[in-house]
Amino acid sequence: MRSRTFKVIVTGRANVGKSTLLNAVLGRNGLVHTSKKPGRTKTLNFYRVGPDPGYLVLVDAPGYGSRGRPEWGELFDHYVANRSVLKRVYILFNGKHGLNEVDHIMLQSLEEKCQAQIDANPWTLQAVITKADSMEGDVRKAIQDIQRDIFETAPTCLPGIITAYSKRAQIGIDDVRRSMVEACGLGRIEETIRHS
Ligand SMILES: Nc1nc2c(ncn2[C@@H]2O[C@H](COP(=O)(O)OP(=O)(O)OP(=O)(O)O)[C@@H](O)[C@H]2O)c(=O)[nH]1
Ligand SMILES: [Mg+2]
Repeated sequence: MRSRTFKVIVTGRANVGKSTLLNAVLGRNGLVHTSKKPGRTKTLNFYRVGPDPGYLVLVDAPGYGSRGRPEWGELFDHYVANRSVLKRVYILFNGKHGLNEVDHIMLQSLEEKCQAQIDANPWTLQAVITKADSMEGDVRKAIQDIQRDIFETAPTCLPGIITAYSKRAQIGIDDVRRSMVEACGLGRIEETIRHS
């Protein structure tokens, strides 16, 4: 019997699309509350996947940055530093806006935490570029620029998975599911995530 439950955390600026992505990954619209107004998610919320007690827990974090909730940082630091079951942190960036100053600070700080834990509790850092459907102009170049920015700020961060989840387009959701399963070494629960 599997004795451990694995966790992945989704973080990023307020309004970047964290809760929307988790809804999409879980295949359940409305399970995770989303909002047009930044600051909708106010605490860490946990979503268990798989038969009891659950193999994988998806954690939706409050957004950071302007009009987000700065005070959640401490809670998050504690969480990342103390849970041996943490397997991957997803940091989301809005494809239309790219990385701002706070994004750079957060990404750099997560990279440092990730490196500091590499021997004790190894977890990986994965970028996600959201709202690809709302990008305009030379999208390919804009994505390349964001990927370069991510790499230059955090060389060990896995390159951004491109996602969109709106009426207009749904992109990259399966890639995120696969990535979560792979991060935790749980090959057989992919179907569980899809149907939970
Ligand atoms: N066009 C488009 N809109 C999106 C996408 N993902 C999220 N949104 C919209 O962006 C807004 C914010 O989405 P949320 O998922 O609530 O964002 P969040 O990061 O959880 O926000 P906080 O909890 O406030 O930090 C909502 O109006 C979503 O419908 C996307 O891929 N494309
Ligand atoms: Mg949210």
